[in-house]
Amino acid sequence: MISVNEARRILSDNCERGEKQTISLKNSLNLIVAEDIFSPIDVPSFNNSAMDGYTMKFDENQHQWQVDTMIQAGDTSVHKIAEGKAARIFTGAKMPEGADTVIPQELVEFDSESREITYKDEKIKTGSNVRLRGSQCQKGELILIKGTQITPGVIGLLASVGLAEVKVFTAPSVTYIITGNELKETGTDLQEGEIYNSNGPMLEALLNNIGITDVTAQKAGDDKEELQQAIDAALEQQDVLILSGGISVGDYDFVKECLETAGVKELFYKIKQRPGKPFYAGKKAGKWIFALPGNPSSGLSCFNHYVKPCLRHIMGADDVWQPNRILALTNDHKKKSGFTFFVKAKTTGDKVEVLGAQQSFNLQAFSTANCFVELEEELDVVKAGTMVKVWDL
Ligand SMILES: Nc1nc2c(c(=O)[nH]1)N[C@H]1C(S)=C(S)[C@@H](COP(=O)(O)OP(=O)(O)OC[C@H]3O[C@@H](n4cnc5c(N)ncnc54)[C@H](O)[C@@H]3O)O[C@H]1N2
Ligand code: MOO
Repeated sequence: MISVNEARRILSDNCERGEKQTISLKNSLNLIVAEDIFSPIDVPSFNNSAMDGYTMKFDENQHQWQVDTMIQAGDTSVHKIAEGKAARIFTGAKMPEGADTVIPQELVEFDSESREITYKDEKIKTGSNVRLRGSQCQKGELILIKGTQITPGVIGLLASVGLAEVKVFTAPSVTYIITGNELKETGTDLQEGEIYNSNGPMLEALLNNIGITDVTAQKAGDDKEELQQAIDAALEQQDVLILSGGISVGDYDFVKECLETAGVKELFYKIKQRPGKPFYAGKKAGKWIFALPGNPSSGLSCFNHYVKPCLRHIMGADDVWQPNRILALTNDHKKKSGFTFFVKAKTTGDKVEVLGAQQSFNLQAFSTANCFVELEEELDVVKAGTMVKVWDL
């Protein structure tokens, strides 16, 4: 059995960056940008109004203007404004030539007969409420650096400069195989002795969450031949294979044996940790194979602490083996020394609280948990106030 840190070292030593590809923006969420991105245009690409109101060449000694034009957003024609006159203008509409300022409509009085506006306030200065060409970014300017994770905001930014595609590190394709005769899908009735397959939907969500959407789900009963076929087929087709269950020592735990038969090279099996001791990692011809323990909390913990960092490194992320934060514990926690514990926890301000219901079959704590806390191997009682590693979920 190896330590948590040895497991991390072995995985990181065997992890290489994946390929790059250009994909459409709408499929890029959560992926990592593989090259610096420069804006192909000025944004905004024309001076425009930041308010619904009136525009003119502003003179602080003038208080009345006659309105002789109207300019709507999207109007591409060239409007010119005469000295001393104003135009009705709307948010996002192109500024007319000769105008430099917009007065919001709520600050003026409009006389519909004379079509004159009167403004007597002193808030407005020349240039107020005008969004200048290039004030977000200029053509050729660096707008996003390589290594940035694509958030909805990043997608907005790239779309705003007109990009429909982006070069990212390719997300691997994944097959996961859920093993166990006792498993039924949600929406069906259970007989005593059966349980719902919670690991499948959870794994799918864990993968989607890191930008992996090419995911194939398989199921295999506790039957060696059926499992072997599923493993062999997955290794033919996908980049990564994840198994759930069947990796412990029971008579029907065939995962390890079937992986050996499939020619997978074991990197390690079993880590000095709770939960998730019987976690397995291996490789075959550049493909990754991870076998998660069947207990749902154990599987989630192993995914979070080993599978996710590996996949994220392949997909271009840096510092994947570093905890998200180091925070003080709010409560004492007893543990067994000789094992690293990953406990379900919740951050509150700059502290972190270990939650109840830590058993590995029990998922209830995830209704409030937002992280795991890592409690080091050598510790037994961990006192409130101890600084601990926090791994976000
Ligand atoms: N004699 C020993 N028995 C066990 C040991 C041990 O060291 N000696 N380790 C225990 C630990 S720790 C774990 S974790 C489990 C891991 O077992 P497996 O990976 O072989 O998983 P299974 O036996 O198939 O299932 C374990 C548990 O999880 C439930 N399960 C499985 N798949 C799902 C799923 N998709 N959704 C929801 N729940 C699932 C399954 O019904 C079992 O209750 O081994 C211990 N035993
Ligand atoms: O380690 Mo198992 O994952 O304790 O239930």
